[in-house]
Amino acid sequence: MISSERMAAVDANAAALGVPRKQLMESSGNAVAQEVRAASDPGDAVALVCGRGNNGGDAFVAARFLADRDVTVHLLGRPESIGTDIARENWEALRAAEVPTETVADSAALDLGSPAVVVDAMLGTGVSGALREPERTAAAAVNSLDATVIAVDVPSGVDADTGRPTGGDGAVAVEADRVVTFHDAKPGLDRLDAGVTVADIGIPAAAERYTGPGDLLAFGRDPDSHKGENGEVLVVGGGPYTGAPALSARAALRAGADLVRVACPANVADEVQGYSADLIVRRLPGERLSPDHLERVADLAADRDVVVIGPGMGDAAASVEFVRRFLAEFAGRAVVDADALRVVPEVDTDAELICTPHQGELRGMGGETAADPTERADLVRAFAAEVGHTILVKGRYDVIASDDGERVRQNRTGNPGMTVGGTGDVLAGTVGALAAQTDPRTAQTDPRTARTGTEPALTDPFQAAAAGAYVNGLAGDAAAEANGHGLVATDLIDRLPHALYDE
Ligand SMILES: NC(=O)C1=CN([C@@H]2O[C@H](COP(=O)(O)OP(=O)(O)OC[C@H]3O[C@@H](n4cnc5c(N)ncnc54)[C@H](O)[C@@H]3O)[C@@H](O)[C@H]2O)[C@H](O)CC1
Ligand SMILES: [K+]
Repeated sequence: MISSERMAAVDANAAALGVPRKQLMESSGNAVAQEVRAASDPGDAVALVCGRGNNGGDAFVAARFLADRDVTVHLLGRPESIGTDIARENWEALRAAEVPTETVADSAALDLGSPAVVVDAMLGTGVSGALREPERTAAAAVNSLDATVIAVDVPSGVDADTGRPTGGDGAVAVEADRVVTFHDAKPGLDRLDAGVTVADIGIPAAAERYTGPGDLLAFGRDPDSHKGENGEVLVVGGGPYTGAPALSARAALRAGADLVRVACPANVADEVQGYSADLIVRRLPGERLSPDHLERVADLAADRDVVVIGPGMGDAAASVEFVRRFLAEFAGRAVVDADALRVVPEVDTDAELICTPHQGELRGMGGETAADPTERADLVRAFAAEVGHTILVKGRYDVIASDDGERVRQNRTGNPGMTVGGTGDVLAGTVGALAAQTDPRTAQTDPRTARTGTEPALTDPFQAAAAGAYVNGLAGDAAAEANGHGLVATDLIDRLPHALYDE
């Protein structure tokens, strides 16, 4: 089972692995052709009703495979309005091959004849909102035919995640007899009374197992976002160390947070502020974090999207006690790193934590690790389910597991030069910034559920951790390009924006 959003990410990861979408489209189209063949006889009339996106592109490919059927391809719209290169190239190949095609400008002119099979390739996962013309009239025309209706990927006008019409209950959508969907089942298709074929289209398992550019799609900068919608982060740390909280805070800014505050003991506050004028430093009396700071830090944390707790705090008993009691009361979202990690397994909290241990810290938390990445992935997902929080274990391959242990992903970016001190602080700040972003879909009215964007939801913590590991490693790789293994943690910070947005 895979969501549309995850499918788009996997698609992009496949392309980055060297399996381009046009190749996937060829496999998609071939799978559709096989389904048409199974539902018809040589010489039967087959009408392929095609939209202007890649869903239509799949059917252009299918038509090419169906040489022994009497096919007619109906394009809803002008050829120059075909929206993607790979669909257009497949349309042009049909034209060059003199496969019968019709271009339908006005839906009233759509004449499908009386085919044995109709292929519904108007809209797939690119649909948004209720069907507009000409797809709307075309869908009604398809439904009125006495023909086997085979939908490409998802029946047009149906939301693949919910199985409900994208225009709301009762809205027009194609009623398919069969659906050929790609790579993995879609949650909403089970609700339909259509038969479903899940076609393997050659997407490598690595596109799901490892992070890739697709994992950043959820963090694209929302063009009309306002200050604060891209997240406010509070870094709580420092004491024996001054660099760590500043590295985390500066990384959070570079990874897209709008405002970053640092709550740190007074004795290091000036030095932390000295690292960057972009930081807002809130000093806590004394030289170490301690339970005396609980009320002040709880106040500072209350209106922030994410707290990053631990960088440079050291392991003084009072500081560890502070973390234990802070987390016991905290009900928001926090990235937990460094010496704060050890309290997580024992503290009962309503907070949504993203823990970022290296393998030694994982063992210190009571988790297990293994040299083999796949074995490590299984151990980490079991531990994440046990503690009930997202876990990102740093290593040659970082392993990220969701808080229910259901999802696990590995990150391959990064290099041995990153064992230098401070890169973990940069990672914690990067994850904090991504975890503080609002999910662009919920920030406005969602056409599929018509839910108004009241309190926009924060992005998925597992996704934020996976994307954070990926981006931090990319920045580390860019730093290694420039400085070899002499790279230092500050080299990563200014490379984070490029890693996030210029992939
Ligand atoms: N890995 C894979 O799963 C692959 C999937 N493939 C196919 O690609 C489509 C998704 O293609 P995309 O171009 O993103 O979008 P669509 O073709 O589904 O639709 C976009 C098209 O439709 C118009 N549109 C959007 N909403 C509406 C509406 N409510 N009414 C009318 N028209 C609408 C929009 O303007 C665009 O023109 C996926 O489903 C698979 O079939 C690839 O083949 C490769 C691998
Ligand atoms: K479709």
